[in-house]
Amino acid sequence: MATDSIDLESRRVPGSQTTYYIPNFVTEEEEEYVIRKIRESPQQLWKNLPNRRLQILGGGMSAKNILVPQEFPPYLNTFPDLIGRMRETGVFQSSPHGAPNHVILNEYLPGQGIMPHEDGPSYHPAVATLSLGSHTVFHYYQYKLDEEDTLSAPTSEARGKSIDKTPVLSMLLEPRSLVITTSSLYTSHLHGIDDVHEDLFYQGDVESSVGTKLTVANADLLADEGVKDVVLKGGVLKREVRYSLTCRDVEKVAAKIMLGKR
Ligand SMILES: O=C(O)CCC(=O)C(=O)O
Ligand SMILES: [Fe+2]
Repeated sequence: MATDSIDLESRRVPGSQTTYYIPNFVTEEEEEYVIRKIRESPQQLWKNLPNRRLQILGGGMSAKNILVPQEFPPYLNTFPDLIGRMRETGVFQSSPHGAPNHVILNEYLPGQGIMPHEDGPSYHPAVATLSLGSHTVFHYYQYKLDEEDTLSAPTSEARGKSIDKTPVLSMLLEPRSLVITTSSLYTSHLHGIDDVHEDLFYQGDVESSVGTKLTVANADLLADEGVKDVVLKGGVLKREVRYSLTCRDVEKVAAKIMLGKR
């Protein structure tokens, strides 16, 4: 897809100031290729967590939030050059290096998700998430001042605060789509994915795991007519194995150590 021709404003998610949804950011062939490369990657790159597994690409973070850089796998910056394509969207223009330099690759099996959490201050000013292999439903949550109707907050920065269990914004992320967030929705809210095997839709709403119905904020921006039909008329979408690539530009980067003789 020629991303330099993207009119971002037309992709803005209703109800958000600066969240953009770009369906078909990669083609089906590119999706299949990247998934194959991910599956062929060395087993030791995976970190197993109770409800998903992940790879950290582009280097590790030091305790002081400094990126200790490492080479990206070629699918990120050579072919199909996902990072270059994200640069072309223009949303990283004001970020420190003009393009993401750090990526978290998550793998979710059907029935797996991620509890509401914050990613921390390094995720500024833009975060781009590419979904591959499956749709998912992504929720943004806010903290609550009173103690009613809350979820427990699992992360250390959130401990002691309670979370409003009704999301402030919910989006259906189609496979191959890119979602870009440049606002406080990412930095001062929490985000999460319910650990379900399928998602239930009712005339533009999605049922959350606590039984409430939530508007699918990006329903009009969906590209797959079949999916859009299910969301708008009602029905079920079964989750498949999903890979997500959460990409960001870390401001502070340690100097590369030069090995070998001069
Ligand atoms: O899979 C996703 O889209 C979200 C991943 C996420 O929130 C994270 O890795 O911190
Ligand atoms: Fe996150």
